[in-house]
Amino acid sequence: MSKFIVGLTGGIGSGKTTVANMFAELGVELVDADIIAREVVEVGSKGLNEISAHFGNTILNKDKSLNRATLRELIFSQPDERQWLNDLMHPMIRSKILKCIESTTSPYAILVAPLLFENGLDRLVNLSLLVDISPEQQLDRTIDRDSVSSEQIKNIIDSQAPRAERLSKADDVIDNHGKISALKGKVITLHNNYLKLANNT
Ligand SMILES: CC(C)(COP(=O)(O)OP(=O)(O)OC[C@H]1O[C@@H](n2cnc3c(N)ncnc32)[C@H](O)[C@@H]1O)[C@@H](O)C(=O)NCCC(=O)NCCS
Ligand SMILES: Nc1ncnc2c1ncn2[C@@H]1O[C@H](COP(=O)(O)OP(=O)(O)OP(=O)(O)O)[C@@H](O)[C@H]1O
Repeated sequence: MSKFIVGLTGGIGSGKTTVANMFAELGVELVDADIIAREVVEVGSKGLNEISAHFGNTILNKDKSLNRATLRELIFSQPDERQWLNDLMHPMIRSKILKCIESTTSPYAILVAPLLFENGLDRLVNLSLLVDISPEQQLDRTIDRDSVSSEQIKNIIDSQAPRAERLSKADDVIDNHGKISALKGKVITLHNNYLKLANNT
């Protein structure tokens, strides 16, 4: 049986995880690209070995795990290094995503991926759902959540697809400018629609 997959995307801090968890409460299985991106660089993995060979052992913590804060600083201030990391990680992430999708059993599943369009992961899904907020709100909400400088978050925002491009590519859009409580009704409406679409494929 072919799977019906919705790709959930949005820029950093837009509310993907918040929205994805609401779908999960309705019984929808999630495949999360950020989680998979962590798995492919676990201690002892081919991914982490290549990263430490490229950047040197200063990229590792004392326990030999990846120092994510150091790597984040490096790749979001140096586009060439980001490209190198993307070229290494994205094929591994993609193949693991495919395996995870295959193992889902809910009527439809959601692939949560910040770089859905940038990485061509939209080709793996039946339709895309964008969580949309302004860049100013992305900055405010991410600063509130993480202990990261506004300059670093601006660099991350600039390294992702521009808002207008995401809006032009997405099939469905959830506006997340309002309160979190306003999201639930929108999620239920979309869920009922996705169930119908999944049943008809
Ligand atoms: C650089 C890393 C180690 C920083 O780790 P950290 O724990 O600080 O951040 P985390 O992984 O939670 O990512 C936070 C957000 O940053 C953005 N982001 C991550 N990687 C990238 C990237 N290569 N390009 C643009 N934005 C990115 C996303 O919005 C993501 O949700 C990490 O982001 C990473 O391994 N990135 C490369 C993997 C990747 O491309 N992931 C996206 C999969 S679609
Ligand atoms: N409507 C809202 N009002 C206020 N805060 C919100 C709203 N939606 C989400 N948030 C908060 O904003 C932050 C970012 O949301 P979330 O973690 O869901 O975004 P994300 O898109 O998954 O981020 P990332 O790309 O970094 O993984 C979180 O702290 C979340 O609780």
